[in-house]
Amino acid sequence: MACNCTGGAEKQQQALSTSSPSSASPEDLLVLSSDPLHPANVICELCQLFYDNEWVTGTGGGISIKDGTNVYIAPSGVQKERMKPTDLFVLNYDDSVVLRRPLNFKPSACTPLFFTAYKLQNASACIHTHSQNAVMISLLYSNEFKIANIEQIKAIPKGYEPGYLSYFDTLTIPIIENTAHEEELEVPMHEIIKKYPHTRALIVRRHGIYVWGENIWKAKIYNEAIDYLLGLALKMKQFGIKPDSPIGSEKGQVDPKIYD
Ligand SMILES: CSCCC(=O)C(=O)COP(=O)(O)O
Ligand SMILES: [Zn+2]
Repeated sequence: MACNCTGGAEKQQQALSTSSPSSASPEDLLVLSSDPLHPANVICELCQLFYDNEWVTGTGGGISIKDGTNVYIAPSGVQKERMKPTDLFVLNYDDSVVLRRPLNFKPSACTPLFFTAYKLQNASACIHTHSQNAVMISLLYSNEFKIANIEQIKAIPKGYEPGYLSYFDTLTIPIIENTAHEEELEVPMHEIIKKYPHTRALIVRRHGIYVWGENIWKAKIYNEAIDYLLGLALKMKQFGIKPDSPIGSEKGQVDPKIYD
């Protein structure tokens, strides 16, 4: 599934879907609902929010939700913040058959990666952003990012057992190399999840981050907390503080001229 880059955005400009509940086909009813918590509505709402955070600008990034056996996926190459529920694809989780497709679009190039999060991690939502914090971190770390002893770490699950990391724990996020086409990240993602089975996120060098969760709201929280920690780590490094260093060691790491 090749990325359509901005080609989809032009089609989106001309032809955002016009279906209304009164004229809706059975396929369209998969994405049409007055319930604000319907996956199609949630994806559109969160894409606007993420656009405002500069996480999904310029058609980059996206969100997928798995609801039972229905997997909701955005079209490729569209302005994610302008999507309407009727622009979304619905795929069957078991065999990837397309149950509902919008006219003139291809599914997001991230589709195989979203499915990897669902199949290997038992996730029900996956968020992909082009966060500049993630990209910057990928330029400063080789194989994994680590941060410790920061309150916000407590928003991230341990993964190896129920419960969340503690203030005294270290959060580790693996980093993989980018590829020419998004869908080629599927195999590296597979391999890194085998190596880091407890991770809820994966940084793609010079590209962005994938974050997944048991449901969309947990995935949203993990994504926000991780982006906060990535941004904080960048600031810490600017002051010479190693983000995973022991509590109190900053005193010996910061330039004495600016400490106290
Ligand atoms: C300028 S975005 C390049 C493709 C990409 O990295 C991405 O996340 C969006 O892919 P999609 O197919 O969903 O548009
Ligand atoms: Zn991307």
